[in-house]
Amino acid sequence: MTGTDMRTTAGHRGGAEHRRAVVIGGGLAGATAALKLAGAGVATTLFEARPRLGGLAFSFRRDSPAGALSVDNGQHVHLRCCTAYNWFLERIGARELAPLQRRLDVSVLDAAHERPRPGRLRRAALPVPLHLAGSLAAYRHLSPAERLAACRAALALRKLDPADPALDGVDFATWLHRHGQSERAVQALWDLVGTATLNARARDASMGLAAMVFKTGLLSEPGAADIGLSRVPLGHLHDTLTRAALDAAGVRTVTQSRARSVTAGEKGGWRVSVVHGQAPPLDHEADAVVLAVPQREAHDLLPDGALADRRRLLDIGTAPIVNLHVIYDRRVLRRPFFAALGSPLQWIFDRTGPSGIDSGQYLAVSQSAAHEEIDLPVGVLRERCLPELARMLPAARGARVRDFFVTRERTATFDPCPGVGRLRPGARTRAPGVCLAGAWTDTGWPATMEGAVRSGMTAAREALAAMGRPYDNEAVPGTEGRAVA
Ligand SMILES: Cc1cc2nc3c(=O)[nH]c(=O)nc-3n(C[C@H](O)[C@H](O)[C@H](O)COP(=O)(O)OP(=O)(O)OC[C@H]3O[C@@H](n4cnc5c(N)ncnc54)[C@H](O)[C@@H]3O)c2cc1C
Repeated sequence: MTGTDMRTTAGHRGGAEHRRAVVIGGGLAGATAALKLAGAGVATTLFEARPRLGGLAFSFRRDSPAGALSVDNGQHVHLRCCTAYNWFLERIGARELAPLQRRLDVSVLDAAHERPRPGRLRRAALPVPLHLAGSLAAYRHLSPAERLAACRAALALRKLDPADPALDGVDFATWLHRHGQSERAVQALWDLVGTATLNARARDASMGLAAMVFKTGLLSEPGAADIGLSRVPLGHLHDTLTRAALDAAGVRTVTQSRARSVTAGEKGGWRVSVVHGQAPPLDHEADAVVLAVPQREAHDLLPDGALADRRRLLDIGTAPIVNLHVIYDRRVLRRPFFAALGSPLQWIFDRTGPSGIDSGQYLAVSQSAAHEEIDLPVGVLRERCLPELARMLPAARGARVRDFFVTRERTATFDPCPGVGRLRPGARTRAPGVCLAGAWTDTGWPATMEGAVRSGMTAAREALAAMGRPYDNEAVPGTEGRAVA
């Protein structure tokens, strides 16, 4: 490999039977697959097209009028029930860098009133479903009748099987209305949580995915929805520490290297053609290949015949997320985050600590399902955002804005629309040893870090099975995955 700007790290340790695997894509799915394959003694090489690892969950530096900033491309929240992602954090030595709340506690500000009204969703130390009953009973953004109806709907939802194909064809809003939810309850409760976790409003989301989120997050165990946030820039977790863990595991990590084809090798196995910068492509032989790239790239890379109809991958759509970043010259928000109702703004996070600024306050406003905002000019988004923040946060009224900028992720997640479930392939393909990973594959989860890590585990398990190798079975509850041929 002669690429001038290529970065490569640690060499192979070699497996007992000299099995070789190539992982394509250095997001969370690919990094997980590589860690698992190397952990099972397979000589593993990971190719990533970009100069960094982390895929969709990354940070970058910005020279701002407020100083040099570390900026996360989007706010990445995880929950206690994200057992696979929590395993990943542990595996890269970062558990304490992305801590979980002791108990779910979310402030919800209703900005539809002249004086915005506070409310709160938090859990008590009681068994499910009583852990949320008290909070729901006191949730002032719903009428008493709406609160009662919400409890009934939650109990009905708890009985559903998210994997039931019939649920995939229904949209969440229809199900909610059928279960007595008013438009107000959809907005003030179900969409409040659902839009941020599914990246779609209830009317546009598959009921199967919604059932997965609410059943697992709110109705499985008392602490399931306790929220975790990184204290450091995402790049520190998903690039720096992940790369160090891969090095320590003996994975050969090669960035700025784009795979352009996977074809049958001469001596069996697979040949992966990789372009490193401007250098001519090089071929890499492997017994197993994990494609941990987005669905469109997977469609282009899969060997012929690997899926019954690989064009179906192109029917899996994408959905955008926009983040608005505001740096004030003073502190305007005392909580780590809050959610807004009756406002064009959705979730607002204090990211001062991870950003590295030493004065003022850095707020990031996370806008999910941002189809309407994705192409709006910065000036329009600024005009929309700053007066809203001033309305909701009295201290912002007298504060000076030192910087305002926007990050846009057009293909942030797969589109979780009704019917998407039948399009998502499992890890195993018809090409022996060629496996798929990525948050968009059939994990049962919406596009999340949890889904990405689970998919990487499942793909590694399938790749190892194809090589006749045992799986390094570190127990991660609920990560059996659904490998579909
Ligand atoms: C703004 C935003 C906010 C989000 N918020 C949350 C959140 O709060 N909580 C949560 O859990 N999830 C959140 N997500 C979703 C989460 O980030 C993703 O689901 C997850 O990171 C996807 O990981 P992945 O490994 O499946 O795919 P990706 O991250 O897309 O990784 C694929 C990798 O493959 C590489 N690649 C592509 N083609 C090639 C090729 N030919 N050769 C080599 N490499 C290639 C890409 O460069 C990329 O690094 C958010 C996403 C965004 C964008």
